[in-house]
Amino acid sequence: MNLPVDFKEKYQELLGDEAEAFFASFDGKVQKGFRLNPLKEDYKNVTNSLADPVEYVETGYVGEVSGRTLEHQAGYIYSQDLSAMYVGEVVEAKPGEKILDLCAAPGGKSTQLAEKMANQGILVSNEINRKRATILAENIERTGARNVLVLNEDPATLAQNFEQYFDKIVVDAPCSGEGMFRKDPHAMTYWHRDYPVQCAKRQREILVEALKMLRVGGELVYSTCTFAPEEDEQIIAWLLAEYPYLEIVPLKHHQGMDQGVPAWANGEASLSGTVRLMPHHFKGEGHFIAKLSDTRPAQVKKVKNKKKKRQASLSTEQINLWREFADNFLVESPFKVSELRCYGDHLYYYPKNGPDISKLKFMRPGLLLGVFKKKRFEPSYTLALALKPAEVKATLNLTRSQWEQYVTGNTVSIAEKKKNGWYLLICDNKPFAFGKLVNGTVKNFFPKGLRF
Ligand SMILES: C[S@@+](CC[C@H](N)C(=O)[O-])C[C@H]1O[C@@H](n2cnc3c(N)ncnc32)[C@H](O)[C@@H]1O
Repeated sequence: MNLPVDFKEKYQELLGDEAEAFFASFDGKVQKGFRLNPLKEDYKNVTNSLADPVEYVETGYVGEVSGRTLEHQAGYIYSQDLSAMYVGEVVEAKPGEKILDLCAAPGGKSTQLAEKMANQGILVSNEINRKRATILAENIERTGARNVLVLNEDPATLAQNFEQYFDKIVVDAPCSGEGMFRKDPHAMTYWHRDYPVQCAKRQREILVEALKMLRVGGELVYSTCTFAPEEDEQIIAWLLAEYPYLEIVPLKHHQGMDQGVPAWANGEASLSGTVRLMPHHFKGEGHFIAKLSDTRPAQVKKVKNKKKKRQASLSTEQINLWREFADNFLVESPFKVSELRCYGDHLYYYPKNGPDISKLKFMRPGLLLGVFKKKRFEPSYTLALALKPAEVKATLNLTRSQWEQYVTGNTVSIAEKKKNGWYLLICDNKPFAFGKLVNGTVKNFFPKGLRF
């Protein structure tokens, strides 16, 4: 690979004897990986080979996945670089926590966090770029998670709304992307010697806002996909100096993982507790990961007795239409009426005790359950992906070839005699969409924009 001359000079100096092996790794093979999604029932029932598990991520495997398979479409697998999946793992997200993923698109870390939270607590998954936020929302939807809000805000606006709110924050920062050169050589075209310093300025601005949102005693995970010390060790050294109550939480260095290099910043010894993933040592693309904790004693937060604004409440007619659907269709509705919200004619399940996001730009204010149309309720594709077969009264099993017919936008004929109406479509025990059966034909309700 033709690496930029300035890049080679810089890393020759930093890496010395190791530089040649480092440069040679850019001509090596990109090792792909994927994660399984434990939010799904029987989640290991996939056609992908699980012969090569990743040691440091419980649900991670080495291997390439196709976006045009049932497993991918139904949200059982997420394709992710072997390095990137260690970021989501070190967050140690737990059910019930309040977590922010500040720079979230396309959603590699957010999907991993949501899967660990098991539908309990709140994950705010934010992306500043509108187009990328749309892709983020789609990826979140495939997971079937019920406790994720997808926002489209800049960090400063978020900080005004979420003062000291989150237990954990992930800043997977926009960076100079040196670790992506091998996978995407185009990333080299906008690299120049001063680029890391420019990126570092933006990273500090983002972190200043992020820290306003972290509760006392909370934890911050910072990561980049670059080798540049300016954006890695030097950013962490700057954080430790600016926020003396922050401390590095030393991360486990699994096989092939390097320690951060204190000498590449100010010599602060604890920087060796960060992780560098270098492609000449590790089977994955370049990454840097640091975890910091706020060491101030946790305060007992005074609960302000603010009257909660009733937001986006439902009309009686809407409640009745939803109830009618839920009674006929769901064995027992996991979505309480008090936790439902309506925006226009769209009905959402809003995670219990969720924050007020009424002043923010959102892509997905909870889980979209469906849409009210005249005098009826039409369930959404996203609801289908969030349900387990046992939660539903009306299911219809299709073969893989019928699945293919459906995701390409066609109707499907059924030989079985069944009542007309809505069905959760299932293939190989995986719910993948809703369909409406009318006299032996399943009408196609697969979202047009997602058709294969
Ligand atoms: C490395 S990517 C995030 C990857 C993502 N976490 C994942 O795992 O799929 C960084 C993201 O930061 C966003 N970004 C760019 N400028 C930003 C800013 N000033 N504040 C917040 N986010 C920004 C980019 O649009 C990009 O989606």
